[in-house]
Amino acid sequence: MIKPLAIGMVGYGFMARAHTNAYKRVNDFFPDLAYRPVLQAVCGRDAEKVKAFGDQWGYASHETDWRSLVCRPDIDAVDICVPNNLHKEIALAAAAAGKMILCEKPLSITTAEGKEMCEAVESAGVANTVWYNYRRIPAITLAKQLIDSGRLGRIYHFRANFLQDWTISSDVPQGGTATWRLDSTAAGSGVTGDLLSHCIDTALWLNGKIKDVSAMTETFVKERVHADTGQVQPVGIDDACAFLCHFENGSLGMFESTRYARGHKALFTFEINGENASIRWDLHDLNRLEYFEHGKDSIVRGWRTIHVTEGEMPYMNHWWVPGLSIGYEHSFVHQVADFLGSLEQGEPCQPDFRSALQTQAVCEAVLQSGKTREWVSIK
Ligand SMILES: NC(=O)C1=CN([C@@H]2O[C@H](COP(=O)(O)OP(=O)(O)OC[C@H]3O[C@@H](n4cnc5c(N)ncnc54)[C@H](OP(=O)(O)O)[C@@H]3O)[C@@H](O)[C@H]2O)C=CC1
Ligand SMILES: O=C1CO[C@H](CO)[C@@H](O)[C@@H]1O
Repeated sequence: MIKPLAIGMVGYGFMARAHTNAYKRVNDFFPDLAYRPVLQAVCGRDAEKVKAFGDQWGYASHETDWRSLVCRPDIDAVDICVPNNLHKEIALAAAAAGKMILCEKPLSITTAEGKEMCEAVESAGVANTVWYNYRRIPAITLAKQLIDSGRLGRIYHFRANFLQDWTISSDVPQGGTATWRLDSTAAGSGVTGDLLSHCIDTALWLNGKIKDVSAMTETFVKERVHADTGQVQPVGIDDACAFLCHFENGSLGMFESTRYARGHKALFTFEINGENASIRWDLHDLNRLEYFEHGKDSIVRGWRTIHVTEGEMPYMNHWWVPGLSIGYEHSFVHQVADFLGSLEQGEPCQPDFRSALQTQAVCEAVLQSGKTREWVSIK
C-alpha cells in the first residue's frame, strides 16, 4: 500500500510552483515509490492570492500564517519556499513540531543560523533536504558518475559561472514581494547566496571540499528605492562576485556570478579539467554533456557531445524513449523522487541540511573575503 505524505507548502511563488508540479508528477513517472505526496495545505500572507494558488494547483486548504501550518497534525512535511531570511525560523518551528523539512536554498543567511537548523533537525530526528536541484539534472548526475569512476583522473581545474542581467537598471527597487532578492535583510546576500550557492553545491558534490577562497565582490548600483518604504536606501547585496579557491584534492577553482551580464538570463556553466579528460556543461543545453578524452587516438580525439537521453543514463528510464529531452522542471521531480526513496530506505536525502551547511560556509567565506580582500579558510 502506498503511504500518503501530506505536504505543507510555505510560499506560492516560483519555487512553490516548481515543487508542486514535482509532487503532482512524481508517482506517475516513478511508480515504484512507497510514498505519495498529498497537497494538504499552502501558506502565504496574501489570503486571496494563496487561495487562488491553492485552488489552481489542487491544495486541500490554505493558511496565512506559517506558524499555524507547521503545527497542523495533518501535515507530515513542510516545504519552505519563501525568502531566505525566513528559512531558519520556519525550519526550527517545523523541526520542533516533528515535521520533515524540504528547504529551499540557500539553507540560511549565515553559517551560525545554518548550524542551528542542522542541530534542530538532527535532535528532532526529522528527514530533511535542501533544494540544490541542479544536481539532479541527468547530465550533472552523469558527470558525477564519470568523475567517481576515475575517468578524468586527477582533477586540476573546476570553473563555474552563473550569469544574469535582470538588475542592471537602477530603477529596479529593492525589497517588496517581487524584488526581495535585492534587499539584504530578506536575501542575506546577492549573487553569492542566490546563484553562486548552486555552483558551489555542484562543485562540492563533484569535486570535494573547498579549503580556502579569495573573492572580489561589487555593488554597482549603490542606492535603490525600497519597495516597502518608498525611501532611497543603500544597497547591501553583492551585484557581482568572482572568487578563486583551493579544493582539498589539490585542484584550483574559479567561480563568477553577476546580475549585470547583459544578454544572459540564467547562464549556469561549469568545466572540469582532469589529467585524462575534461567535462563541460551548460544549463542552456542541459541534456548534453561535452566530453574530451585524451586517451583516444589523436586523429579522432576531440570534444564530443554526450546526449544524456539514453535509458541507462541517470533518471532517463523514467521518461520518454531514447533521444527525447527533458527540462529544468524534471530536476525537481527527481529530487522529490529521491526524497521519497530515501524515506523508504531510512537514508538521508542529499544534500541534507548538514551537507548544505558546507555550501553556506563557503558562501560566508566568499563574502568575508570580498570585504577584507584576504584569503579566507573554510572552517
Ligand atoms: N532551487 C532553485 O533553483 C531556486 C530556489 N529559489 C529559492 O526559493 C525561495 C523562494 O524563492 P521564490 O519562489 O523565487 O520566491 P517568490 O518571491 O516567487 O515567492 C515567495 C513566496 O513567499 C511568500 N512569503 C513571503 N513572506 C512570507 C511569510 N512571512 N509567510 C508566508 N509566506 C511568505 C510570498 O507570498 P506572500 O507575499 O503572500 O506572503 C510568496 O508566495 C528562496 O529561498 C530562493 O532562494 C528560488 C528560485 C530557484
Ligand atoms: O537557480 C536559480 C535561478 O535564478 C533565480 C533568481 O533569478 C535563483 O533564485 C535560483 O536559485
